[in-house]
Amino acid sequence: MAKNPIRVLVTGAAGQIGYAIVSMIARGAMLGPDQPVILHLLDIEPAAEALKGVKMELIDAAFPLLKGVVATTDVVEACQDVNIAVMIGGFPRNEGMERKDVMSKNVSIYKAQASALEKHAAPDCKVLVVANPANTNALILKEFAPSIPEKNITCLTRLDHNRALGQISERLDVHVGNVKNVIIWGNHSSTQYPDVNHATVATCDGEKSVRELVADDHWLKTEFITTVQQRGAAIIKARKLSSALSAASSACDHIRDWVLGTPKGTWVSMGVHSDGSYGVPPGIVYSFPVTCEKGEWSIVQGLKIDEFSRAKLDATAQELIEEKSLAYSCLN
Ligand SMILES: NC(=O)C1=CN([C@@H]2O[C@H](COP(=O)(O)OP(=O)(O)OC[C@H]3O[C@@H](n4cnc5c(N)ncnc54)[C@H](O)[C@@H]3O)[C@@H](O)[C@H]2O)C=CC1
Ligand SMILES: O=C([O-])CC(=O)C(=O)O
Repeated sequence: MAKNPIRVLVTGAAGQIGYAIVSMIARGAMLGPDQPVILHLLDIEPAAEALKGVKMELIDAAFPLLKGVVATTDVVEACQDVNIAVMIGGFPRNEGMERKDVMSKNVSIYKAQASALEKHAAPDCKVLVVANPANTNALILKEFAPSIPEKNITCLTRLDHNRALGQISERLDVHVGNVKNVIIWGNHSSTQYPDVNHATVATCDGEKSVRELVADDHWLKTEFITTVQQRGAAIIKARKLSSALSAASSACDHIRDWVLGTPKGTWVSMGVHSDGSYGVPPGIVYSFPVTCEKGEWSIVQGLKIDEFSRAKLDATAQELIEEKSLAYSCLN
C-alpha cells in the first residue's frame, strides 16, 4: 500500500540552499525512495516572486514522489501540520565574517518562528536548524517553543562531519564510503573539534584505525582540524557564496538517518541539546556523535577522551555559552 505523504517545511526556500534541497527531497534523498512528500516552502515577501518560480520548477520537474507544494510567505500556513521542519531561512555570512556575526539578524527570526511551529506543526515534528549560528538558533527556537520536546530540535553539523570524512578519504586515497565514525564536537563554527580518534576505514583486511593509516599525528592535530573548521570560509572565498549543494545534501543525510536510522556500527554527528554527556554543560546545543533508531537519536557513550580532545571539547562549549548570552542580549 502506498505510504501517506510526509509534510516537509523548508524555510528560506527561495535561497541557495533552499533551491538545492527541494529537488533532493522531492527525489527521495531525505525520506527514502518510496516516501511521498508534500513540500511547504516559506520565504519572506521580497522573495515571493522567486519562491513562485521555485514552485513552478517543482511542478515542471514532475517528481513522482511530490504530492503537493505549498509556497507561501505566511509562516502560519507554512507550518500547518508539518512533520519535518528544515529551518534554512536567514542571512548567510560574507567573506571575512564569523558565523556569529549574523547572530542579531538570525536569532530574532528563530524566536518569531518558534511559536508558529509550536502552535501549527504536527506534535511530533522533527526540527533541523541550518541557518547560522545554527546551534544557538536551535537553542533559541527551543526556548520560544517550550512544548516541542527538546529531543525534536537539532542543528546541522553533518556538513562538517561529511567534510571530515572527505578530507580523510582524500588523504588516504580511499573511497569516502569506506571511512566512518569521525566526530564533530561542539559548535558549527571555527571552534568545532573534528576528531578522528575513533574513526575507521573499511579495507580488504577488515576495519583499520584512521589514526594508524594516516600515521601522521601532526597533520591530524593541525592541518586536518583547521581545514575542516575553515572549510565554510574557504568555500565562500572560492564561490563568493556560502556552501549550498553540500549543505543541502548534508541536511538530507541528517534527517534521513534520524528518521530511518543509522547503519549498524556507524555513528554520525548531530547538534543536540546537551544532557551533560562527556562533561559538556547542559543548556547548550552541542554536536555529539549519535546513533539513531526508530526516529530517536542517542549520544554514543563511553568513548575515551584524551587530554588534547578534552581541551578542544571545552573550548567549543565555552564559545557556545558565550554565544548564548550574546543571543539573549540581541533579543532584549
Ligand atoms: N549549518 C550549516 O552547515 C550551514 C548553514 N548555512 C546557513 O544557512 C543559511 C541560509 O544560507 P543560504 O541558503 O546560502 O542563504 P540565502 O541568502 O541564499 O537564502 C536564505 C533565504 O532565507 C530567506 N529568509 C530571510 N528571512 C527569512 C524569514 N524570516 N523567514 C523565511 N525565510 C527567510 C531569504 O529571503 C533567502 O531567500 C545561512 O544562515 C547560512 O549561513 C549555510 C551553509 C551550511
Ligand atoms: O560558512 C558559512 O557561513 C556557511 C556554513 O555554515 C558552512 O559552509 O559551513
